[in-house]
Amino acid sequence: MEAIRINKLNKTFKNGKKAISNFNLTVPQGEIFSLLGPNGAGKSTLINILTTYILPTSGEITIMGYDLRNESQRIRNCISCVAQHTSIDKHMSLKENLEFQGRLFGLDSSTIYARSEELIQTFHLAKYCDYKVSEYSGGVTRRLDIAMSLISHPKVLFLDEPTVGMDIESRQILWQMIRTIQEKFNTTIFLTTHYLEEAQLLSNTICIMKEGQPLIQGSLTELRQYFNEPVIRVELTSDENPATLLEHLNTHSYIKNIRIEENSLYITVEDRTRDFARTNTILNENYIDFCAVEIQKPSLSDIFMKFTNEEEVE
Ligand SMILES: Nc1ncnc2c1ncn2[C@@H]1O[C@H](COP(=O)(O)OP(=O)(O)OP(=O)(O)O)[C@@H](O)[C@H]1O
Repeated sequence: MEAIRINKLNKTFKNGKKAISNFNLTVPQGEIFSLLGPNGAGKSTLINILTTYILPTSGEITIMGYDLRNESQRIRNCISCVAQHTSIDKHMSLKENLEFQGRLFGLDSSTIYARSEELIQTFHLAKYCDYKVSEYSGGVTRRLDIAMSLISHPKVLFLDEPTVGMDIESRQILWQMIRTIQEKFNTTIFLTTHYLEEAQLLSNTICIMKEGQPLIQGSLTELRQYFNEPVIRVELTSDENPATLLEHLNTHSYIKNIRIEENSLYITVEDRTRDFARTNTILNENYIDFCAVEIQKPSLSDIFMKFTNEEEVE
């Protein structure tokens, strides 16, 4: 069974703004699903509808087989949502927060105790039990927030930009936590993110949306098949300026797109063998010092840029 099925969804706000337009989507049970899109694409609007926070204008949605219009309370009982603002009470301890959340879902004391212990153990939170929640770092607070959202054993967990603003170490811990939730609890995870690397690392399925509509949906391998264009990566030595090479490359029509990341240029081309040779010639003719030139599979960034005509939002 699909965890989420969306059919011909539309959302127009009172001011006439059409935020979601004829949107179809399915999310299989047990998957990590990532929703990507530039600012204003409609990601938050979609999450707000799926979590029953706002009503759609038209269209059908089922979550775990329940109809969103007629069975919204049943849906609320089987989902959890971790929004960007924390729902933790900083005056309470970690265990008190978990207990409070359990009570909101109407769980009895022994269930709350057993589930709290399980969550603390699974997500290695025991060492934080002795500290006040107000003393936690942003990363630990977010981990507690997600642990709290699991006390009701939701079938579908919505995570709205779960790692926004975190340093790389905290992000990696959280990515592991998300994988554990999928493996141990078999929870379907629906996440929105601006970090393409995050979607690439975590997701079974990715949907890129823009202006209220899905542009493409599939696994990374499927997305790569749609995007059938090779990418050549040129890594320059540290004393070379990527802008100089960009200037030379821009005069050649075989190049479809160029993305610069640190000292590397990712060049989308038409023909892998012919254009690999051409790129090498340009490097040599212009005496540009490089450490590596290689043909790569397109990354999610390349696919995102092709479909949205926009760069990753940081
Ligand atoms: N309550 C509202 N009333 C009117 N327009 C709205 C409302 N909420 C959102 N919008 C508009 O709907 C469009 C989609 O907004 P939404 O917040 O869903 O995008 P998003 O993809 O989540 O963007 P971001 O990544 O910047 O959070 C935008 O043009 C936004 O201005």
